[in-house]
Amino acid sequence: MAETKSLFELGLTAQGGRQAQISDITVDSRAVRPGTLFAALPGSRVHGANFILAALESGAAAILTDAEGAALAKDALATANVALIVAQDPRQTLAQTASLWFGSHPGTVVAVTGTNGKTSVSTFCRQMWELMGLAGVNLGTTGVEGAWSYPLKHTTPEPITLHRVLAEADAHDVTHVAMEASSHGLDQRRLDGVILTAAGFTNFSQDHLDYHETFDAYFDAKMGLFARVLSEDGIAVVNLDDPKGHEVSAICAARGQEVIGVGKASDARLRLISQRFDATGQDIRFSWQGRPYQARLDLMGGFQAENVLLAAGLLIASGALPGDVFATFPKLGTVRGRMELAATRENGAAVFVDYAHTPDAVQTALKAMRPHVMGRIVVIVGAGGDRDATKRPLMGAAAAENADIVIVTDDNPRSEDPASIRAAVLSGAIDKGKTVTEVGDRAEAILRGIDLLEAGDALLIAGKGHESGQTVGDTVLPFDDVEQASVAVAALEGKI
Ligand SMILES: CC(=O)N[C@H]1[C@@H](OP(=O)(O)OP(=O)(O)OC[C@H]2O[C@@H](n3ccc(=O)[nH]c3=O)[C@H](O)[C@@H]2O)O[C@H](CO)[C@@H](O)[C@@H]1O[C@H](C)C(=O)N[C@@H](C)C(=O)N[C@H](CCC(=O)O)C(=O)O
Ligand SMILES: Nc1ncnc2c1ncn2[C@@H]1O[C@H](COP(=O)(O)OP(=O)(O)OP(=O)(O)O)[C@@H](O)[C@H]1O
Ligand SMILES: N[C@H](CCC[C@H](N)C(=O)O)C(=O)O
Ligand SMILES: [Mg+2]
Repeated sequence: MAETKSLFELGLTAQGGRQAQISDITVDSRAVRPGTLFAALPGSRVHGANFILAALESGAAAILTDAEGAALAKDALATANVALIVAQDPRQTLAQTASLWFGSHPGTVVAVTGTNGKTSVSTFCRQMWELMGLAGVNLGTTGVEGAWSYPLKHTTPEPITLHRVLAEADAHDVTHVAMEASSHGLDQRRLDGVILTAAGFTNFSQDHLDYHETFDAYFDAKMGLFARVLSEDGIAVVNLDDPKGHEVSAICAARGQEVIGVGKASDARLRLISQRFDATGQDIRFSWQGRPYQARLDLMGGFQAENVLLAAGLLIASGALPGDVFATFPKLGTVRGRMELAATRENGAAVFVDYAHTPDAVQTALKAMRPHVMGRIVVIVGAGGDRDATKRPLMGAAAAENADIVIVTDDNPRSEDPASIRAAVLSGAIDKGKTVTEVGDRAEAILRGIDLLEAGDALLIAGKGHESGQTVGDTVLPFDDVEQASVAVAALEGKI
């Protein structure tokens, strides 16, 4: 990366044609140094323009904002010797600027959106590339993983981090990237500067209504991936089995994008014909453009087959040979924290950890376990604080409707009172004819859940998947569901 870039090189035009050499870009006034371009963005709490004066005092060389921001900071800007760029959609402009600032990104980038399954699909894409001898990474909730790894705080990082990470991946010779497009990320234009080869849609159900407020706004945010980010010559890979699948495919077709339909639907080009489940995974029969194939998947849960096929569709859309892609299926491994076998009791009863944190995911995960389990299903469920509160009773209901025994516990309470979150989950779980208990302490809930297991039973610990901490207030306490499960099994079997 060059030390400085001109506004012209960054694709920006300042008012009055004023020029500036930029040495860095940031959205946070506190990170401004002499020569920095400060993007003063409209925020959910405050307009970034309130910090323009502070940015100028720290030596900002240019300000990117919207008309509202320019009006808000009129006085500070009037006397400043600074380049002012006023954009209609400053978040989108920032995304494109970040892309030009960092320069290169790996040649093949695919993105996947949907309420559930983004991490799973992008991880399967990366596993398939690696098995085909290509340097691939997945980028999302679990950080950057694969040929090069890097931790991330967000599922879809803000554009400056995103493009820095993509440029570093490129510098580490990564050629293929599968990234998650969260609805927050799409709404805030975080990935608008990424050139995508293909984009995928998994499914649509309730989550994040605290942020988007309505289902329509949430759906529209997700559709930004196809309607705005993926270009007309990109390929859309769409799960047609979701009730929204055909609507998504119509949106893509209207933009002239080629659509690869995936699923059990009769019009799917990559079609799941049948599945046979056993204790360690499943065999699937599927077809590509009418030609049938059969493969072994050492993965639990019918929905994982849908995720695998969606990932395969994204690879085919990016130019891989279908036969090469399908040959990787038997070698695919569990995605961390997604239907992951965490421990097994001496009587054979299995304990799974799964990241189900929406009503639909709780239902899907429990329903998916049934054909693998001959005995009872016990579930441990809770909900996170400072997140969509309306999903809590629905998660409780989904647990009670699809398991035999329900234990309601804490997830990440964050700033909220854990007891009132549990009460909301419990309110949906009771009166469904199932045994429902409340155990606030998550480690104790896991111990008690495992203690209940008899031969043929299984336990699902839902909600935290790969997470390695529990956020209580501002503190993150070390906590790992997989680890707790094996500790509890060892304690109960008298091994520790
Ligand atoms: C709700 C949300 O998404 N907020 C994002 C948003 O911040 P905001 O609009 O709330 O910021 P604000 O506090 O109102 O401030 C406005 C602006 O003033 C700036 N500021 C503020 C203070 C100051 O002193 N100086 C200054 O310059 C801020 O940097 C910001 O640009 O814009 C910021 C900059 O782009 C983001 O970092 C921030 O993400 C926050 C940290 C966040 O936690 N987001 C989560 C909810 C999120 O995005 N999650 C998704 C979904 C995960 C999933 O699917 O489950 C993800 O992709 O991870
Ligand atoms: N195709 C699917 N359909 C329905 N539920 C699914 C599907 N794939 C995964 N799930 C459920 O959703 C949970 C989360 O999966 P995953 O982490 O892949 O989703 P995500 O979209 O990345 O979630 P996040 O919004 O947190 O990034 C899984 O643990 C599983 O319970
Ligand atoms: N990325 C998701 C993860 C939720 C996981 C769950 N454990 C919780 O804390 O709610 C979110 O922030 O909504
Ligand atoms: Mg994810």
